[in-house]
Amino acid sequence: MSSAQESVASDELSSVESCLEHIPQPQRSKVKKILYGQEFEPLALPKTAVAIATAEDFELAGYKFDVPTEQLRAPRIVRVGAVQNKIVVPTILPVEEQRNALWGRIGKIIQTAALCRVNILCLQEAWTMPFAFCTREKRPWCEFAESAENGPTTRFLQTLSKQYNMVIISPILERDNSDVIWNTAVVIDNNGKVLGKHRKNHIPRVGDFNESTYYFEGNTGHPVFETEFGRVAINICYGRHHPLNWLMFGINGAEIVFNPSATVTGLSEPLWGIEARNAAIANTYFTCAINRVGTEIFPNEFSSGDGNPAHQDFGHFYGSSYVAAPDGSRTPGLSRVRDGLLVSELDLNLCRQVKDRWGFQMTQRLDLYAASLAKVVQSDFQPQRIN
Ligand SMILES: NC(=O)NCCC(=O)O
Repeated sequence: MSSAQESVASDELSSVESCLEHIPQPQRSKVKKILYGQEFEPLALPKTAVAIATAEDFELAGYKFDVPTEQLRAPRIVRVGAVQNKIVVPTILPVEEQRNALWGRIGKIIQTAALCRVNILCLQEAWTMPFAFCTREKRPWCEFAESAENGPTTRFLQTLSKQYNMVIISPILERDNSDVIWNTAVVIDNNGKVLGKHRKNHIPRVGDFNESTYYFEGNTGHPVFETEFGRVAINICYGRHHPLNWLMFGINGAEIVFNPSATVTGLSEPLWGIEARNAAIANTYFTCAINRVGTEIFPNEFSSGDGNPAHQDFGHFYGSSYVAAPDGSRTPGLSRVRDGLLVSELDLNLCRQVKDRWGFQMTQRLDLYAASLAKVVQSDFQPQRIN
């Protein structure tokens, strides 16, 4: 890390969860139960995995969601891995060097996930590169874009997914056969096969998130991927502010929706703990919110169009990745400043148990909203207001 990156990072609060440790017992346990919805016992993780995390300097945390057993259905236990990481080398180095350094780092983290018996793992948004869209420069950042089906990153992960019997979700910058660029999550199954891809539906136009300079809104709908370990979908970053985006993945049968993100302090942190958690509740599935971590510094200054001086960094990506369950409980978050692997053990049976209990799907009145929305998109639409 450069000294400039270090000085920015050292001012940051390392984690919200560590502050809770200052609360005396027995209040601390009660506060955690209220905040998280259940008191999580840490998941016992193998010493070999802990040793790699220590040697490689990343946080390794594991939690098990408490789910009642049923009489007629066997539990459907799945281990989900969420990875947050900093870029490894400065953004001024050649593209290939930056990407190779990230492959090396993520390879170690995936090896650790395998030791922790992770079945489905998701990486952060555009994980093979710095989040350079703030710069509005095309070179060299567009060079990070690659084929979703047979680009070098997909090939790299196909080997690992097969070796570790793990489904891997790989959010990358995609270049299609016509040289159109997309923000895409590639789903690689546990046999190393590309099961499919999803392109980011909602492209931000806020702050320094100048992504619309590089790619369009996605054209892949709301696919749900049937894997050996459960039905998964991906709602990429800014899509988490759009409840209908979450809804459609649920309607298509998702049991776990991943939200690989890149978002910064000062913009979205008050929303972070709410949105993916609320989506889990409203749609009766598990959600896994993953954010980048660290401060990325770019070679050239850029301005934010807000009258403030030009600068070379995007601000601090605050990590804090977590998993939320359909009953509203959630794991503690990972660090705000360190790389991390969060391992969560879930029983997918919880989705149906919560549907039976709360009945949100039964009561949701899709017919009512479909009829209203069909009117809303007409040019002669009049809002239903009564004076
Ligand atoms: N990557 C991305 O879409 N970020 C937008 C900002 C946010 O959604 O917090």
